[in-house]
Amino acid sequence: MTAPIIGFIGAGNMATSLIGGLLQKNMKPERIIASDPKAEQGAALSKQFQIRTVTDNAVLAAECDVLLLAVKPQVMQAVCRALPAERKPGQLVISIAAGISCDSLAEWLGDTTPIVRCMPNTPSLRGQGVSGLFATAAVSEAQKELTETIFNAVGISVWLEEENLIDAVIAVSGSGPAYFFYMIEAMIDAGEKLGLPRDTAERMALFTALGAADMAVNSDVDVAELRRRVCSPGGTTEQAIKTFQAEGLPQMVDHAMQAAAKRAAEMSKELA
Ligand SMILES: NC(=O)C1=CN([C@@H]2O[C@H](COP(=O)(O)OP(=O)(O)OC[C@H]3O[C@@H](n4cnc5c(N)ncnc54)[C@H](OP(=O)(O)O)[C@@H]3O)[C@@H](O)[C@H]2O)C=CC1
Ligand SMILES: O=C(O)[C@@H]1CCC=N1
Repeated sequence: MTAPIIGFIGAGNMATSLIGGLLQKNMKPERIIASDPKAEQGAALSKQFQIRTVTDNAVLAAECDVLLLAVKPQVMQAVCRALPAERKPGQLVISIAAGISCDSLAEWLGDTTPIVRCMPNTPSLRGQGVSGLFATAAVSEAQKELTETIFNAVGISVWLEEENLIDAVIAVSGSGPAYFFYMIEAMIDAGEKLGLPRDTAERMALFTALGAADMAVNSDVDVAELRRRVCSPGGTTEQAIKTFQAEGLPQMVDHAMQAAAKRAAEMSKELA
C-alpha cells in the first residue's frame, strides 16, 4: 500500500509538533499537506518542513486519506460544517481538539464518517509524544492500525475504551508538558535566587528533568522508590520533600488536574 496522504487542517502549535515528529521518522514531506487561512502561517511551515500548504481546507478534504483536524475547539464546528460533503473515499478523520466529542464531530461531518479522537502532546515534535486514542464504531481495523502508525511514529499511544477518558488524558499528558515546564521555570528562579547564574540554573534544571524522566522510564522500580533513593536520611532532599508535603504539592497537583479535566468536560457541552 502506498503511504497515506495526511492533511492537517490548522497549521498551529500542535500541527507543527506532529508534522515535525513525523518527518523526523522519515515520513516523506510530499505525503503531508497543511491548510491554514493565513497564507503566511502556511508559508512558514512550508519553509520549515518543505511540505505543501494551502489556504483552502476543501483541497485537503478531496486529496487526503487522513484529515487531521488541528484547529482550536472554538472554530471546529464552523470548520467541519464548511467541509464539502464529498470527500476522498475511505477518508479517516482524526480530531485532536480538546472538548469536542465524537457525537458533535459526527453531527457536523456526517454520521457515517470514521472518526478517531486523539489527545496528543507537543513533545511529539521530538518523538517523545503521548497520545490517547478513541475510535468510533465506523472506524475500520485498518484505519485503527493507520492511526497507531501515525501516533507511534511520534511517541507512544494508548487506545481508550471510553471516550470520556480523553478528558483524563488531557489532564495527564495533553496539558502535562506545561506542568513540567512550569516546575522547571520555578526551579530556575529558585536556583538563581540561591546565587547561580541564570543560564547555569537553567541548564542544570533542564538536564535534571531530562535525566530524572529518562531514569524513571528505564527503571525497574517505581518513581516513589527512585525519589526515596535521592533522600539520604537526615540530608538535604528530605528537607525539600518535607516542604513540598507541608505546603500541599500532591493536593495542588490533584486540584490542577481536576480543573483541566473539568474544563474539558465543560467545553464538550459548550461547544456541542
Ligand atoms: N497545544 C497543545 O499542546 C495541544 C493542543 N491540542 C489541540 O490542538 C488544537 C490546536 O491547538 P494549537 O495547535 O495549540 O492551536 P493554534 O492556535 O496554535 O493552531 C490552530 C491553527 O488553526 C488555524 N485556523 C483557524 N481557523 C482555521 C480554519 N478555518 N481552517 C484552517 N486553519 C484554521 C489558526 O490560525 P489563527 O491563529 O489565524 O486563528 C492556527 O494557525 C486544539 O483543538 C487543541 O485543543 C491537543 C493537544 C495538545
Ligand atoms: O490547553 C488546551 O486546551 C490544549 C489541550 C491540551 C493542551 N493544550
